[in-house]
Amino acid sequence: MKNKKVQRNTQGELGQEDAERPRKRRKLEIEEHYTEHVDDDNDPSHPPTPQTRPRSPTPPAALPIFPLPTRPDAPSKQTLALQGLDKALIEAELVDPAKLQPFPTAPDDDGGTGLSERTRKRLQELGITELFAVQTAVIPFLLTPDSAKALYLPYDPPRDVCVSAPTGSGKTLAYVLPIVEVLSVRVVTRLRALIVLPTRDLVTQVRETFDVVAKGRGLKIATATGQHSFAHEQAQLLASRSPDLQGGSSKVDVLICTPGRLMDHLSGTPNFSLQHLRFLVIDEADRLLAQSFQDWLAQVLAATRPPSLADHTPTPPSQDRVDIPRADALAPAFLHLLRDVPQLRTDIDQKRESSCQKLLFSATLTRDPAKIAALNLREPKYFVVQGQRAVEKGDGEGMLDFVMEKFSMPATLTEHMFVCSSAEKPLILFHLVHTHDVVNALVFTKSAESTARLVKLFEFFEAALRMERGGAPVVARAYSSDLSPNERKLILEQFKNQDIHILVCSDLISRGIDINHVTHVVSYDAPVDMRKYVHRVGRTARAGRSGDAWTLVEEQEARYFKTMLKSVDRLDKVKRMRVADRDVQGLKTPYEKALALLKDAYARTGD
Ligand SMILES: Nc1ncnc2c1ncn2[C@@H]1O[C@H](COP(=O)(O)OP(=O)(O)OP(=O)(O)O)[C@@H](O)[C@H]1O
Repeated sequence: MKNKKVQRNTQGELGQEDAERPRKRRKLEIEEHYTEHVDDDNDPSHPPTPQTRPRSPTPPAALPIFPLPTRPDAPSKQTLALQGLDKALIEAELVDPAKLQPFPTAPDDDGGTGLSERTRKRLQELGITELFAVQTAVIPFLLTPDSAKALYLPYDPPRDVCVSAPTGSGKTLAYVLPIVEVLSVRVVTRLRALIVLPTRDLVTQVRETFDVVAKGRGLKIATATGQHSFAHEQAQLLASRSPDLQGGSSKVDVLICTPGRLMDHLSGTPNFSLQHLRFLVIDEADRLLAQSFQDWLAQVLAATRPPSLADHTPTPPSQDRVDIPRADALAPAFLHLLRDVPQLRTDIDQKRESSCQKLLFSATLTRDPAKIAALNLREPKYFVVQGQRAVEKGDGEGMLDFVMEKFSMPATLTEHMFVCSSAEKPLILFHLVHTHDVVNALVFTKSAESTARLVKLFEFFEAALRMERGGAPVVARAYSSDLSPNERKLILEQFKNQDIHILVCSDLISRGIDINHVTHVVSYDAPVDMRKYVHRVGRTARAGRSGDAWTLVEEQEARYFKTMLKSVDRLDKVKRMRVADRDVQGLKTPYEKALALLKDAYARTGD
């Protein structure tokens, strides 16, 4: 072999020229050098030099040749997106939003729904002749086989259920119907269904649904929102305040509440017990899971679970009290707490679990693994009603859309955006209202202050326009958190009866509120995130009706708004529109009058 030595300086470092040569080439040369010395070492006339490595007795003839490293295939977008997610979520059942299931006409045929003839009759009386997509999936899951309808399932506890379905798709009936069906067989009244909602308005609305569906079934339904005094609510909820009731006491079968008031009763109402719960519904789940006050979720979940005997401190027997065990008062999973009864354990004892089934619902259900873990779900089953795009693309892509929070929207919704300056917004709104003859619209603003100002301007404008043209004015009212619950209720009723045509509001009612006839949703101030957008626009196009959503986007917000829509593949669905100056020309005179009056009004109040 040709001697080719690596050039080193006196310190044994590589020379400048070598240092600049490509590293791979240098490595080859060093290997040659090493081989050369090994050869030399075989010559007894050459003593081993310090550079040589210790020799192996039989030097390998040649290094094995390994294939050159290749770049592994990059994981697919889908694999990456699904990494770290809950297995149950990945195995979610995708439901086609177009699926409808008519009720069979024969009285003894439930069409596989698990709904009794009585319930089906009641639904028909209410004008409901078919189940919507979300209901076709969730109701049979909760009600079949017949054994699933038991009030207690301590040895075969039910699986928890998470549902993601678009706004207005009928999620409320998807849980109200099974609850009414299962609870109707009860003999003793116990608190067996707890429905938690984020706002009072939603509590009232869900109560109305329970009242109409459960009519004649003998179920007692109550609400707790803090609208009445605490003592009043306690009197509504408790049958007895006796301190001996290990199984709690309840005057109601179903309680619909906000989390704040629920916490008050858990901590301050004696005998308020969740041990008999068969259903715990968390509606608008992502919003409620984001509320952490008093750690409400952890406390509610703990109250549904039987404590272990080790954690339980029995009440010491008192002299003047005779403890009579009340086996019927304790839920099966809590029987080990029975006072003064010796715990006899046998080998065939089976563990008893809480029969409480958690049901989570939202149009924008969280995919956050940490939030899901906090729910301590039991074998959760996910149902995802995903838009047409997902159904066309197949399960994998549909799942990907769900995981990437590409929320599904009602198919009957039309969306538009108007890019304009801040000063142009009121006139564009008035122009849209008048050219489209809008009489049933919700207008969303960013604050109560902004709402009040816009409503005033609207009133001045309508008055000025009527002076000019005559005719009946369009009536706009504010709906904000400044109003009392009774005022809010009255305004909602007037809006439902179309005595008020336009309700200007903040995001207070963007979630869940179900007003059938809303034909337009206007985001006067653009929503700050996609979840807000989904819930706002979801106040229209409900239950298969058509609806329009208009978003006024200020020029400096346009880029952000478009990026937001693009990130969820929604940009192509939202048509961009412009209102030209000539379009609003005819409204300018009354508008200027209204502006002047508004200025005067605010100058007088000093705002
Ligand atoms: N099977 C059905 N047939 C006819 N109408 C129905 C049916 N199911 C629900 N509806 C009606 O559809 C409307 C929307 O239902 P619901 O309020 O439950 O929607 P949602 O999915 O909870 O929406 P959101 O996410 O906005 O709260 C209600 O007026 C309800 O009465």
